[in-house]
Amino acid sequence: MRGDEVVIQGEVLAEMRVMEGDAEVKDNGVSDLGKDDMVKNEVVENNRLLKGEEMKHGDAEVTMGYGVPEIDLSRVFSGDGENRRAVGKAMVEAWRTWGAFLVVNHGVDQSVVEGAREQGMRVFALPMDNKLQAWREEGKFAGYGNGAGSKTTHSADIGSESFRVAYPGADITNFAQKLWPGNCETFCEDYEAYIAASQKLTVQLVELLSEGLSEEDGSHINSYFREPCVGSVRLNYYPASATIGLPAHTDVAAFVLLHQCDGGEGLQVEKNGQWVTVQARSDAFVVIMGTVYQILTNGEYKAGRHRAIKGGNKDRLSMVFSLWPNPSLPMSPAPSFLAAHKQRLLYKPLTFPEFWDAREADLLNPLKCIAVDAD
Ligand SMILES: O=C(O)CCC(=O)C(=O)O
Ligand SMILES: [Fe+2]
Repeated sequence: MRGDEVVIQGEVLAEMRVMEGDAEVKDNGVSDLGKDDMVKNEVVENNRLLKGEEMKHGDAEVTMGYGVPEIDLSRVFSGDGENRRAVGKAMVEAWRTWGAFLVVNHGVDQSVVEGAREQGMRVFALPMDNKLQAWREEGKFAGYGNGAGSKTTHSADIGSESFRVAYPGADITNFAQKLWPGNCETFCEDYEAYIAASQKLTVQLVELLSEGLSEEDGSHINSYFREPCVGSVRLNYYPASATIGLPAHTDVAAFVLLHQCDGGEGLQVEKNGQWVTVQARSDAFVVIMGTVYQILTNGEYKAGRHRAIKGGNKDRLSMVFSLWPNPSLPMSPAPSFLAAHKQRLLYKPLTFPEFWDAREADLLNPLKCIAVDAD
């Protein structure tokens, strides 16, 4: 399986792998991993058993209705410190056990999400000639390209498409002008509103995660994400005709906020050697923890491994908002974290751009590229 599967950040992927057939989704929402991916001797968790049940994570109740733990943020906005800490601890526990969770009552206006989705669909509905005007050039980060985000030209073999821009910056206007020359205001307005709302939520999630850790570890991690936060927005479009999704990967980001609309699910998260389908829910975001947080906790808390399978007979759009750390700070865990866990440093303390370049050596295993004993 490894040979033809080369991964991403949600960004870089050299080659796509045909997912159909590989992803036999059982009716309990759990599918078998490929043979090489199988984690031996691990407990297989049956997602159906968890459905609708309440699990206790510290003091916060966590529902398991949609595949991964669901965390209700409404209590956070009440201003009560104890509530915040309970939610933060629930998030850290979901990160530790799943690497991903849903957030609901997150404060992002539904009309802002719907606006971004509509604009996203407009991008992919454009004639190919228009989309190619915004082509993502070789070695460049932003623009339109195949789902792989690779250097290869658009190919009939690669059924999914993507469009990505970095924030903050001029990327959005620049690329929107290429897509709709002289007529891109609506797109830019809706996207800027979506980015602003996602940034606000992201800052809150960083703080909550930190509150769920010890004070020293939390404030150490916070120092990487002082505003203004930076990152990217990636739109993935999977036409109903496509037989291809995104292969299993972890995201090279702090974490991502992923939105999939009702009825358009295709996202799966790996849990104990099984693939678990994350049910789509339009009023929720899926938070998927990325490799940066894994580095900042010295591998103690892992990035969520996930993939997208072909999801039914409808076109599917997913919106992925990635958070990156301050690009000038070398990434390493707090010394107190290493001492408390009696650990040696696992990853070289590189800045995010250095990590980005280093991972080119093995896109499938970005963290392997920066392992301290890798030399
Ligand atoms: O489409 C999805 O649900 C997953 C997308 C993803 O994992 C990515 O863009 O990194
Ligand atoms: Fe991803």
